Amino acid sequence: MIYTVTLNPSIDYVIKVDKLTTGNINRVNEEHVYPGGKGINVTRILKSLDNDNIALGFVSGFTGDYIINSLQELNLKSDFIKVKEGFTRINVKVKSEEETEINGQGPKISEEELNQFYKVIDKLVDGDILILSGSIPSCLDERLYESIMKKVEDRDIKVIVDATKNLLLNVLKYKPFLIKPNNHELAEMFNVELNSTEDVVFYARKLKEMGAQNVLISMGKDGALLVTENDEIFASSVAKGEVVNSVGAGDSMVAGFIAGYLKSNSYEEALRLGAASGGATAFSSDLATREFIDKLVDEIKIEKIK
Ligand SMILES: Nc1ncnc2c1ncn2[C@@H]1O[C@H](COP(=O)(O)OP(=O)(O)O)[C@@H](O)[C@H]1O
Ligand SMILES: O=P(O)(O)OC[C@H]1O[C@](O)(COP(=O)(O)O)[C@@H](O)[C@@H]1O
Repeated sequence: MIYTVTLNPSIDYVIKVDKLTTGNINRVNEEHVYPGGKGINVTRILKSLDNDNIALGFVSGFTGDYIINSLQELNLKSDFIKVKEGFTRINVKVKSEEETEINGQGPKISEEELNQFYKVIDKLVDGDILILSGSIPSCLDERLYESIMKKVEDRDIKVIVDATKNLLLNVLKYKPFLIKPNNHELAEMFNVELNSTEDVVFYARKLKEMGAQNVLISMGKDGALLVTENDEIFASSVAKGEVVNSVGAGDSMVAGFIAGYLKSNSYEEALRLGAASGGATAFSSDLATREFIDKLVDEIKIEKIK
């Protein structure tokens, strides 16, 4: 079974404002709400691509009920721990001349609730896939992803981590199957400027030397680069289209990559489906539909650099 983990899910409130100004009343011309958080986005795209999976994490309050109900309506399986104190956060995504995001805090997770979550992780068995996506809420230990990976270390479980900075760097010693920082996160991790494909490849390979098996660097409209466990390097083109809402493009790429890999056992095909899924989401208001991903997949060209 595939499990996704969203420690801090969100309701994504996506709004369009002609010209956003601070210190003023801004009126919205368009508004949408979606169940969000990186792992939940991965769950949704995996399911669209016919990969049964279970979403794990923590939810709380009336906003948490919305998440659970939305997932049920979409026929998605979940096993969230219900947190007593606080409420699942609301993340505001403002589309104006620029994209601005205001992400909420999330509920207060107690020791006991965390232990309940660990009991769920204990049920995973050899052959399972575990996708750890997104930030760790401030009420939890920032080494939580490490603790989860340590817990499953002696089981044959492929772990994928999509997180930033130290959260990602600290798990490399547990040899995650795949990590997917974007190019900005990669630059931030090494405190460098990335000015060329060679620079991106250099630092992606560093992450591999530090323990990751496969390193996927997404670069928005500039495509993606993959360094595989065999030290092959692939570059992917992007689909053409008009960006509507790029929230969730990275998560869609992770889901598409895993679905493609499980179907074909080929990193090239995994990257192709990942790039098509990311693009299809960037060109959609909500996350991509299966039909749209299928339409874009043949547009993606994969070049083997090495
Ligand atoms: N404007 C775009 N045009 C085409 N494809 C895109 C666009 N934005 C994102 N994608 C696809 O989605 C992938 C992930 O997007 P990216 O923005 O890098 O992720 P993240 O949300 O993690 O920052 C990209 O590598 C690309 O394949
Ligand atoms: O655009 P991305 O990086 O794929 O992820 C988008 C998702 O991440 C979030 O911005 C939350 O991110 P964090 O968990 O890192 O705070 C959600 O609101 C949104 O659904």
